[in-house]
Amino acid sequence: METFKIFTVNPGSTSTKIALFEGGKELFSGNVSHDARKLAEYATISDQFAYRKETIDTLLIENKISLDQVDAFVGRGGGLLAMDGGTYEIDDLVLDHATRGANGVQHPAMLGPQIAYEYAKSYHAKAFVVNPPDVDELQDLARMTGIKGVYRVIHLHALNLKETAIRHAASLGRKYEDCNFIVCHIGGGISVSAHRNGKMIDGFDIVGGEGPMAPTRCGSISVADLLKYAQDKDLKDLRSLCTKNGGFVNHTGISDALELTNRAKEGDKYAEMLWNTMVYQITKCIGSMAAALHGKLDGILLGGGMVYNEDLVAQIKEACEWIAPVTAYPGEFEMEAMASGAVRVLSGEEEVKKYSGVCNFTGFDF
Ligand SMILES: Nc1ncnc2c1ncn2[C@@H]1O[C@H](COP(=O)(O)OP(=O)(O)O)[C@@H](O)[C@H]1O
Ligand SMILES: CCCC(=O)OP(=O)(O)O
Repeated sequence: METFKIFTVNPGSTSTKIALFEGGKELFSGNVSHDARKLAEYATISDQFAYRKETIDTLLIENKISLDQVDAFVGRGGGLLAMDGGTYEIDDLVLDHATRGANGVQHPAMLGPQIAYEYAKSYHAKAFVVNPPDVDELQDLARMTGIKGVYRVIHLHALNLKETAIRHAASLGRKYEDCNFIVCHIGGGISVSAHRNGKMIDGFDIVGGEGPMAPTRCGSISVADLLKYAQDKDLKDLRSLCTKNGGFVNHTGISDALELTNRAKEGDKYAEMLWNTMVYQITKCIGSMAAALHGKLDGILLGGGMVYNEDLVAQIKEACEWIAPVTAYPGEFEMEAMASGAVRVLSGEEEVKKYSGVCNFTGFDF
């Protein structure tokens, strides 16, 4: 079997992760932490391109890593219009939409395709995005709202959610397309999603204020309460409650969940209440996804950094294991997921997709 060499780039809010794989094995990985003050010098996320790429180049030189013979460069996507899951070729349209954030969401992941494309040009290799946060496979029933013309769209950790589901299905000796799962990513932002036969048919828009409260996100709130709260507030500040400054940050100023749990352990009742509320809201969201799947599911899968916390897993098991078996996958498979997505198309196992530049859902005809 042919072995492919794949370089993956995952730009996050405070760091850029890179990894080089060959034949499915990780040859090198690195994580460059960025000074928040340095990033704040740039007016837009895309303005950070040259700085972030330079830090990757430096890391590669320091570690004597050559990118010669790389078959494909993969970047975590972002800024793209709603699309089905899969591996997409990075062409001029993907590049343009990722650079300007065509979907109106500014997230560091949008630098992924920009950096991958630049390397691919230099090394005459292929460039891909795999299951970017813009993957939206909602079933029709999940689209309609009680306001005419307002439809639900979602953004969540599609890359890790789908990879976790693919791996768990394999552990059961089955294919993702033949299983139903509820898959959660529990990190700085929290995704809870329902997967039916390989499609993410429902979930919560975690950049739009849906879902559970998270370390950096406010989660779902009554519209009336929000309108009252918003009376003397700036729209931009309100938006950032959905993505950056809500949740633990809003209550305590800290986004690090580990620090919050340490405070709770030391007897801080406010920290304990926030933690328990977050877990309670996650379990309620899991319950609603169980109903979306009519209770027919093969497992509840938990990923993300907070899943290292055994109490969190125990609390979710206690509340939800009556629905289906709960399996914890602490951390994430994002780098591996990007490499696997590229290998699937390079080996011909899966067809590479072309980004249409048009939302995969544009409304109903009635
Ligand atoms: N043992 C732990 N208990 C509670 N939180 C933890 C633990 N280990 C890591 N975390 C938290 O996980 C979060 C990071 O999760 P991660 O999935 O890496 O985030 P992101 O999705 O934002 O990249 C941080 O808030 C960190 O404090
Ligand atoms: C845009 C959805 C992905 C996301 O929110 O990632 P982070 O939690 O890592 O910011």
